[in-house]
Amino acid sequence: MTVPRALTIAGSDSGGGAGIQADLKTFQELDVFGMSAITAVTAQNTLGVHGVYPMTPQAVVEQIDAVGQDLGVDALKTGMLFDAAIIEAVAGRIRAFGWNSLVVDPVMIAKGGAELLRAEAVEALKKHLLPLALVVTPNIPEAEALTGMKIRTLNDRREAAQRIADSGARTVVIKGGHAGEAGRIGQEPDANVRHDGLADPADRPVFAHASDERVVDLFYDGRDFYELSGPRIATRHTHGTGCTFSAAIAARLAAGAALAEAVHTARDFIQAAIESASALDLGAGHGPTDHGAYRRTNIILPS
Ligand SMILES: Nc1ncnc2c1ncn2[C@@H]1O[C@H](COP(=O)(O)OP(=O)(O)O)[C@@H](O)[C@H]1O
Ligand SMILES: Cc1ncc(COP(=O)(O)O)c(N)n1
Repeated sequence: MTVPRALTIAGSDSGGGAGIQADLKTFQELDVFGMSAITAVTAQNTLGVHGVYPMTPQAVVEQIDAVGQDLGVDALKTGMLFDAAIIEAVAGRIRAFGWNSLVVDPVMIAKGGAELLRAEAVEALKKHLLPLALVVTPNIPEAEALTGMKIRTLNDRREAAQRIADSGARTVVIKGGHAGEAGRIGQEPDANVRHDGLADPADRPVFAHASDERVVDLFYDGRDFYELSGPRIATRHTHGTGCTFSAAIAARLAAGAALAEAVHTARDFIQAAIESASALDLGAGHGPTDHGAYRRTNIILPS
């Protein structure tokens, strides 16, 4: 069997914790051959984004074509796309290559507040890219921007996930990292929600309902809701968590995993990376996570 191949179409983070750099590290850690098409160069560190230098749509297209025509792509993800012209160009190439295993991380605003997607490009994202996505992975503010609704409770999140699926994405993960910011989502699970859906070893910390101490990602497969959760780590080192999570999904898809399993592994991967980030303790601001942590604690990867 040839090595699984994954492509990331995203922005460069000079600080190494998010963007293309996080994606390639994650691909490598999951034994997937990583390739990239850079949409923008950012001058960035743990303190913030100091400069954004977008590529032309043509430069992005040429990178995608170079990879697609020669090396081949088993799965891909998009991250920072910056503007509507890049989004349209990227969507056009994904359609032309017929790539189906697409993870769309609808990156909009960096944790420090910098704009990584122009506000007017949200409509282009919905129109051109979401219909091509196997899964879209917004955080709570991004899900609010995609739906125009305020998300306070877990039920709001379920409604938002359904609305995002209605805009064309086949499945949706609304990540819970930001849930604490606008008041905790602390509702009891609804009786209609399945908590047993994904094949998981019994000892994994998943499907618990939200509480102050847990972070919950809501997965909607177009029919049922699943809650994947882990202990909420009290840390300032969460730079690049969304990039890393979506890259791990793409990596596992490239290796042939089913989507539910890929999402599940991605949650374990990011949990391990955040738990071990304080040992890295890099930078004076929001530090990167430890991309090597999952491999160190899971020596045998599923085939
Ligand atoms: N403090 C935390 N402890 C544990 N997991 C977290 C924490 N913050 C974020 N995560 C996880 O990291 C991933 C990214 O979450 P989130 O912060 O919501 O997205 P983004 O990085 O796109 O803003 C999700 O899987 C989420 O569960
Ligand atoms: C180039 C680039 N892409 C994406 C993010 C978002 O990072 P996060 O995953 O922490 O939201 C970032 N800060 N920089």
